Amino acid sequence: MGEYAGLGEVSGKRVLVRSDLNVPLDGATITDDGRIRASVPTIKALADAGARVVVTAHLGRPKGEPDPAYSLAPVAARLGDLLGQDVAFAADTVGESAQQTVAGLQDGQVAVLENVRFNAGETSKDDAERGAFADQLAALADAFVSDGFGVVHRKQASVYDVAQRLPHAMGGLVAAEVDVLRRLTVDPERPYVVVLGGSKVSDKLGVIDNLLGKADKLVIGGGMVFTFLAAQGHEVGKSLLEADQLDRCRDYLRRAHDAGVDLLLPSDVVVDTAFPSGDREPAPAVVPSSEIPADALGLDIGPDTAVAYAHALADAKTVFWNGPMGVFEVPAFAAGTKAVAAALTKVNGLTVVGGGDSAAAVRTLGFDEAAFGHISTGGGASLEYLEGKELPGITVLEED
Ligand SMILES: Nc1ncnc2c1ncn2[C@@H]1O[C@H](COP(=O)(O)OP(=O)(O)O)[C@@H](O)[C@H]1O
Ligand SMILES: O=C(OP(=O)(O)O)[C@H](O)COP(=O)(O)O
Repeated sequence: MGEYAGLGEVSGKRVLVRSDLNVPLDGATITDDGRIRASVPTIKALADAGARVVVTAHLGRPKGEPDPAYSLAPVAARLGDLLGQDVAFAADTVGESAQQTVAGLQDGQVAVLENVRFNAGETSKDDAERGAFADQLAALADAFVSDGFGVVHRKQASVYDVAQRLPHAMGGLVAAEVDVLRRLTVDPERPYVVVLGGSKVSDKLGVIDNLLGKADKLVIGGGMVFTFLAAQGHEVGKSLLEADQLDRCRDYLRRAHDAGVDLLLPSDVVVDTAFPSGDREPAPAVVPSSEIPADALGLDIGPDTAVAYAHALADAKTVFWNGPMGVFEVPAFAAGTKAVAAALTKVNGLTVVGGGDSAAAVRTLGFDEAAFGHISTGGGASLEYLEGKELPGITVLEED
């Protein structure tokens, strides 16, 4: 039948594929299936080559035990639609259901295991605990393909430890992502602008350390804004705040100034008195970022800031953008993200958008994907790659 990248003949073999199927959901409805679509070619290539494909993936950040809100069942169903073939779904990750589902696979068939993060061993910091879980995962397969680019920066059992236990190969998606990102690390055309937003604040504050030495401008939006504003001594009300990162932000502001790197923060923000929920109509108000009321929280960059950020991007030759500028899922707080996305489409150079939610934002706000140079499936993973950090999920593939 067929071979797959470095694994040799896979026909008749059980091949465990780590995909990143972490898609945004509204209840059980998938609001953007970009990551599932991106995962299809590798899964299809293996199935077409006659492998018995066992897909493992996570959804969200459940607490190491089953939580129906984070079930991969709707994702498995969508994968089946996109593949145009039945996809079996195991109700657990390594237990009886998984074992029976895998045992029932014929050559060319595909199964999805329940959310790998329903198992405490997956994300454990303890090598032995992670290893014991990886042993159980590895027992379900004869070979491993690492194709979840969005998680290659995580030293987790299904990304890292399992590769040490099975013959392994890099999947086509990971290889393609690394190919594009390499172009941003090797002598990027300047000005090189990095735009950072989103809600994974502590992860992303960490990457600024290295980016200060690489980018010409850093443009800050999303939830990260408020730790910087607080570091400058401003009131941030009920906004997202990482109180233990204030010194770090002060240090970044000082270093950016000394190095002549433009570190742009919003001059105005859109606030509300509560985080948006289905229970009430949003009541957005624009305030100067130095005057956020104590009972309010920042949910988007303001209109003046949106203009300033578009201006900052106008002459860029290379742009990497990760993280929405605001809570774009709610129209009242989507304007900043829309403005930055629109500015990126006008850049005369290489533009890369990275991250599950950033990519979803571009698509759900109605932009044509072709207007961007590359839309990456990984935000944190791309950022760590651009920083020059070692990505455990990639380096482990280079080991025997
Ligand atoms: N000011 C803010 N406060 C809280 N959440 C925010 C804010 N701005 C953006 N977000 C949220 O950040 C989320 C995306 O963050 P993140 O996961 O870090 O991005 P990505 O998946 O692109 O890497 C979105 O769901 C968005 O609603
Ligand atoms: O959504 C993801 O990353 P991203 O938000 O950095 O793009 C990946 O699925 C990784 O998820 P994690 O950040 O919970 O490990």
